[in-house]
Formats: sequence, C-alpha cells, structure tokens
Amino acid sequence: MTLRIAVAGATGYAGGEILRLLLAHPAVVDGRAQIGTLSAGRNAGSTLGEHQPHLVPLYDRVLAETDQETLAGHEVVFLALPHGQSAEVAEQLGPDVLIIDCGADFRLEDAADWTRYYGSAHAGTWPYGLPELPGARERLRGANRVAVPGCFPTVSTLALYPALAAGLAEPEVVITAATGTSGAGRSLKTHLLGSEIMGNTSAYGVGGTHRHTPEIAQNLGQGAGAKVAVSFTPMLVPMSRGILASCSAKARPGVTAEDVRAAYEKAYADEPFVTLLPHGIWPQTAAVLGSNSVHVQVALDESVGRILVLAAVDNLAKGTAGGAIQCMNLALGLPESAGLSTVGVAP
Ligand SMILES: NC(=O)C1=CN([C@@H]2O[C@H](COP(=O)(O)OP(=O)(O)OC[C@H]3O[C@@H](n4cnc5c(N)ncnc54)[C@H](OP(=O)(O)O)[C@@H]3O)[C@@H](O)[C@H]2O)C=CC1
Ligand SMILES: CC(=O)N[C@@H](CCC(=O)OP(=O)(O)O)C(=O)O
Repeated sequence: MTLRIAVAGATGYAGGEILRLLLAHPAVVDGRAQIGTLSAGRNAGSTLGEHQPHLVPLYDRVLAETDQETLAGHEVVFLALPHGQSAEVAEQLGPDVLIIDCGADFRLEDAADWTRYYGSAHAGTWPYGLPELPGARERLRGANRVAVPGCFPTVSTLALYPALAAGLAEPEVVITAATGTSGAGRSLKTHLLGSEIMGNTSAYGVGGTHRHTPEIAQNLGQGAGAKVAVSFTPMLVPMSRGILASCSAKARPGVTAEDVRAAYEKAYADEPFVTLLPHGIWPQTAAVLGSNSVHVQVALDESVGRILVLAAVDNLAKGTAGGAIQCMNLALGLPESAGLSTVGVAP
C-alpha cells in the first residue's frame, strides 16, 4: 500500500520545510509514500510555486482548503498551522490517521499553563515529539498523534536535560537564545520588517512571558524529578534560520568539569542527531543549517560555580520540520534517521 501524506499549512515556513524534507525522503523517492493534499488558509486556490520557490517538483500543485474533506484519505497528516487551529482539524480526522502537529496546541500537560500563556481553553496533550528524552521513543513508536516541540524548547531541553537528570545542577536555569526571524512564521509582522531587523538585535518575550517558558520547564522538570525554575530570554538577530542558546545552571557542590562532560558524553553517545562537540569547538548556527543536528558544548565556569551549555539548532529543521519527520519515522516504524541529514550547510 502506498502511504499518502498531507501537509496542512504548505505555504508557511514549517510546511515548506516539511515538504523539502519529504521530497528527499527514501519512502517518497521509492514510491512507498506519496505527497497528497497540500492545503493553506487564505492562499487556497493558488499554486505552491507562487509561495515556495525552492520546491520545484511541486510547483504546479493547487493548494486546497484546510478541511475534513481535503485531508481525508491520508495515512499521515502534518499540521503546520497557527496556534489554536490544530485541535479543530484533528477532531475531524479519524483516530487511525497519524497526525503530527507542529503547533503548540497539544504540547503542554498543565491546562492552567496553557491558558495562562496562550489565553484559550486547553485542547489536550499528545505524545511529545522529542525522541531524545528518556522513554519518548517507546511512546512515539506506533503513536497516531504527535505534538512536535517548539524550537526553543527543543534546543534548551537538549542543552540542559543531562545536567539536571544527572543531579549535577540546581533546578534553576537561565537561558538566553538568539534566533533567526523564520521562527516567527511568514505572515507580515511589523517588528520583522527588513528595516527593523537588518543591523539590529532585540530581545522579546522577556521577564518570563514567552510561551515557551512552561514547555521548557515541563521538559526539564521531568529530567530533574522536581520543579525547575526557568528564566528564558529570546533575542531576534538578523538571520533567517538558526538558534544559538546559551544555557546555565548553578553547579551542585563538588561537581567538576569532568563530571559535566561525562554526563553529556553518556547522554548523547548513541543519539544520531545530538553531537557533543570536541573540546574547544563551540556551537554555531551555520554548522547546523538545513540539518537535523543539534550541536552542544559544555563548560564549568568555576569563577561563578555554574554549568554552561551552548547549543545550536536549525529552528525549521530539527526545531520543527526535521523533528516532525523524525517522529513520523518512529511512528511508522521506519528507520528513525530516514530522510534526515546530520550535515549542515556552511558557510
Ligand atoms: N517557524 C518555526 O521556526 C516554527 C514553527 N512552529 C509552528 O509551526 C506552525 C506553522 O508555523 P510557520 O510555518 O512558521 O507559520 P507561517 O505563518 O509561515 O505559516 C502558516 C501556515 O498556516 C496557514 N494558515 C494560516 N491560517 C490558517 C487558517 N485559518 N486555516 C488554514 N490554514 C491557515 C497559512 O496559509 P496561508 O498562506 O494561506 O495564509 C500557512 O500555510 C505554527 O504553529 C508554529 O508555531 C514550530 C516550531 C518552529
Ligand atoms: C522569532 C520568533 O518569533 N520565534 C518564535 C518561535 C516559534 C516556535 O518555535 O514555535 P511555536 O510557535 O510553535 O511554539 C517565537 O518566539 O514565538
């Protein structure tokens, strides 16, 4: 049987990246899977080529409305829609369809956190699509619903989880992350105008107000086995893709630099997409662009007794679409790395 895969939100950045990866996925290339409905919102009725100039093989595809009728008849449906849109669409699809949601709707376990940060009623919680977390692969294999993490939670969680899980760090973390503008999606926003972005770096969502704060705390709390306080500050920098996160936590008494490195070596030795860089090499966004890799480097700053972890990710690849494909592979029983590269595009 040929698997049919639909992408809702195909004109957006996340939808476009899912399609770029699917076009090179071995199951699509050898015909075991095919790309079916591509849908959009106000741009339904136009062709994909008008919106995604890099997706040449799909140029002539006409974009469908995003509804039950157009998404029916697919074994896999990727939702790359604005927050709050996924629940209604998901409800209309059968329980056997594999739905992979790139939005936030089903990521949080705590309904009060959801309402506080997103301002609406909580739709529910789906298996969380970060396979590198303990037990996640088991939950994702055979799953028919997946909530893909946010881009900052992906990189921050992978940066700090090992230190907390190994009991090396106090459960209070500080994260400052520089991000490219594609993280905000492609709809017009004044603060993303070229004249506001070029030659400028600015913080936003400061003082614990960014909606990724509870998602990061949820993940790290599972590692620490206790509530973790999270101070998170994102910053916009003039690049289109990539996140570089600087993360730190106070080291527990007696912890050495060797302890820290050993914990990360152990955590990531067998992870296909997380690389603890050799001593002296620090993560940079250009090294991971277009790839599903997360680059991590650790240090113990003895002058202040803090564990420092730097991590880089492509927000659209491992930070969204690549993570989504990795979860699809697991859910369908395909090799986890199928269609995903660890090699970035640099410079
Ligand atoms: N960009 C990123 O780095 C990341 C994004 N995500 C998440 O992925 C999702 C998509 O993000 P992104 O691609 O950046 O956003 P974009 O704004 O780039 O794309 C949004 C897509 O949704 C469609 N759409 C908008 N409104 C509706 C509607 N009412 N009904 C149907 N379709 C609609 C748009 O179609 P049209 O062109 O017709 O308006 C477009 O295809 C979001 O939930 C986002 O939070 C998650 C992690 C990182
Ligand atoms: C630059 C920028 O605006 N980035 C986005 C990150 C979006 C993301 O990762 O995803 P979700 O919206 O799916 O949670 C932001 O900070 O809101």
